[in-house]
Amino acid sequence: MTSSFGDSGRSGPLDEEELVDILEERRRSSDLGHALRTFSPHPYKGAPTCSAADLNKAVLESQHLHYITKEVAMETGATVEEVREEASGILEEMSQNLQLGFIRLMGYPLSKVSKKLFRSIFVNMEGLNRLQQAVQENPVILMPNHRSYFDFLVISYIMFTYDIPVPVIAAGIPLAGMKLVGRILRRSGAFFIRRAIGSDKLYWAVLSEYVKTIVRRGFAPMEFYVEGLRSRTLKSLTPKLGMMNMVLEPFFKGEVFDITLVPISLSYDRVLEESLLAHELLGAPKPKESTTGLLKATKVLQEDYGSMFVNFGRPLSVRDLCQDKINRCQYNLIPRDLPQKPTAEAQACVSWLAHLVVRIQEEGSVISPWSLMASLLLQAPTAVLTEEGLPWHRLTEKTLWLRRLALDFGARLNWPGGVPDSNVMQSNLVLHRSVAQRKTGRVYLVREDEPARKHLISPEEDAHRTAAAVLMMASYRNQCLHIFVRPAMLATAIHITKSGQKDELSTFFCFLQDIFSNEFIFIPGRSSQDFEEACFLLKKSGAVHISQEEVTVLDAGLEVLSFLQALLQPFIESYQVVFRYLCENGPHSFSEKQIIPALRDWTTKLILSGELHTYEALSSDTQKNVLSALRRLEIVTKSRASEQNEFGVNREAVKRIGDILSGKIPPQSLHPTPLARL
Ligand SMILES: CCCCCCCCCCCCCCCC(=O)SCCNC(=O)CCNC(=O)[C@H](O)C(C)(C)COP(=O)(O)OP(=O)(O)OC[C@H]1O[C@@H](n2cnc3c(N)ncnc32)[C@H](O)[C@@H]1OP(=O)(O)O
Ligand SMILES: O=C(CO)COP(=O)(O)O
Repeated sequence: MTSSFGDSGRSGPLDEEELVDILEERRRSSDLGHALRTFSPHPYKGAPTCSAADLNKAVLESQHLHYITKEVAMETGATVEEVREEASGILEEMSQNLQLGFIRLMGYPLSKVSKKLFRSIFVNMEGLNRLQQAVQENPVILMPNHRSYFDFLVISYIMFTYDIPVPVIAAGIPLAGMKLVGRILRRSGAFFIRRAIGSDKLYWAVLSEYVKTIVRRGFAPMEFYVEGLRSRTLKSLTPKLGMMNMVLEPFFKGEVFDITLVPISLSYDRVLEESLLAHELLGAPKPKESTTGLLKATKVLQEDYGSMFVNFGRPLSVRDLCQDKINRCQYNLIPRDLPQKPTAEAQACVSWLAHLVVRIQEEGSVISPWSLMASLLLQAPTAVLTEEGLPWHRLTEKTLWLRRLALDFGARLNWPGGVPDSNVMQSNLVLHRSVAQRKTGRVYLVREDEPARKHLISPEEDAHRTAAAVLMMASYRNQCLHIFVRPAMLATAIHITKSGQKDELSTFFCFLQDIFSNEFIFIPGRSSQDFEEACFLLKKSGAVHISQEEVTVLDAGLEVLSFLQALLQPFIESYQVVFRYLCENGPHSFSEKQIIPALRDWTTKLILSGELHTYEALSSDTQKNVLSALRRLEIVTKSRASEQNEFGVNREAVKRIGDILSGKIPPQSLHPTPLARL
């Protein structure tokens, strides 16, 4: 039962893959039969099953925990017994209790819900076969991107359907607090971790021993979301390294021969939480995870969410990848059970691997026609935000042009063949009618329903309604951003520096990469390859001619360059807004809690005064990324004198970065100390 891709043909590489719609079978046969099916996975060789109690016992009795328990007892003045009890309590709160019966219990409603929500759920069979093989050979870590609460449900569902051992999954602790549901999730394989662990030594020790024991024993694949939360922007998030460190340690210490990482890319035509996530970016609090909330959310069942794609990436051998990245002999010098602070080399290796996985997730994701349309609609804000609208024929023409470019750049595009292109676009527009609509041959951005008492809305609220619509649209544009970001940075470098010298462009490219490395995913240490890739793609698209030392813009390439540059523009403008705030209006020191609302108010004022047209600058995600970048560059630093998490700003350095970004001064004139790496 291959997908309609094979039958009807698609534009792009997807037509060469065997994608199976797992819902097709579910629409033909009994869901109860599926839930009760014989489940006969082939587990990791020699790994005996491990009950929750055995696992917890092994953790509590580990040398590592004994050692930390004594240390904590000494540091806090508590008795060892008291600390052990505390550790036992942490384990109780944390531990999973995976039982097949509960997977079956979840399987039945999940079949029903999936069919209601999605037209199809496509899975790449080749990837699944490779995974099936991999789980028999080494401990496997499943690493999906995180876009929706549906992510973890669908992965376990697929594993169950295809006789692959069901994973244990690292889940944020708030899910455990959901009445009844928390317990079911625990029995379906979730183990619960606190969000901000901070400096709680005992907690770190219990968690890391728990994770390492799962990896060492290999009785089930382990799944975790390296991005740490659902991306509110649908753009990949900079990976978190805590869990990654823990899963890799058994390999670094030679406790297992190898570990297999499996990047998984989940792509949604339409994301269930699209509107909520956009509002969160504007400061709305995240709805608390609760069973009542879940029941209320059943209204999503009335909507059409199109199709989703689950791409199981090629299994990565940590042993192969780390061969010349880390010297494991250093671990022989200290007994394995003793806690060791990871060396700089180990940290760099972990970070490199985590970034690599996220890049592979990006490459495996499927791009919808809507993502291309959204990219173009956002580049015509004055039309789509006003009564003018963007003529449909113009959008069609440009989308087809962009389709060629995306395919040239290697996108995995889901563009159905055998159907007129305008029908494909029209059906995408209908799917996203809550974001954009076509009226009298023109396309407009849709703002949420006007409240009944429109006159009572403040101008600020009104601006935020527009911003919510823009951010929703931007999130779909973001789904294809990874395809374009490198050439877009080169196009921006050409535009800002007005130079054709390859070395100058390369310097500016690296500057952009440094500024934006919390915004987009760049694998550490690959700047020059990224620059070369950008050159190659621009050349391939016919936008530039490249010689040994020069990059020459071709007349035929102006459309490509201006599209790419406009793609990056909202980010550049949003960064400049934060820079300006910090230099002109911001306090000398601040906490993140204070600064984000203050920035939002200030940005709203700029929009209302007509000084700023970039609604995307209101996104708290971007604002936080700017602050993280400035922290990384040591331009914003923790204030020593003040409470924890109070930051001070070096305004001069912020101004200098802003000036470089606008082309007023070249990157070379940056202050050498914090920015020497530029
Ligand atoms: C058939 C049907 C089937 C259906 C079946 C259904 C199945 C249904 C299952 C449900 C399943 C749900 C699944 C939900 C999915 C999520 O809930 S996603 C959210 C939860 N998951 C994650 O967050 C994983 C990724 N996160 C991480 O790796 C994070 O690093 C951690 C481990 C959570 C920690 O986060 P954090 O406290 O923010 O810490 P982090 O920023 O990493 O580091 C903070 C500091 O601690 C330091 N540190 C790091 N490691 C250590 C250490 N070992 N010791 C001491 N200090 C350390 C760091 O150096 C850092 O220091 P600074 O640089 O700040 O000075
Ligand atoms: O708790 C999560 C479960 O998916 C992820 O965190 P967020 O809800 O913050 O995205």
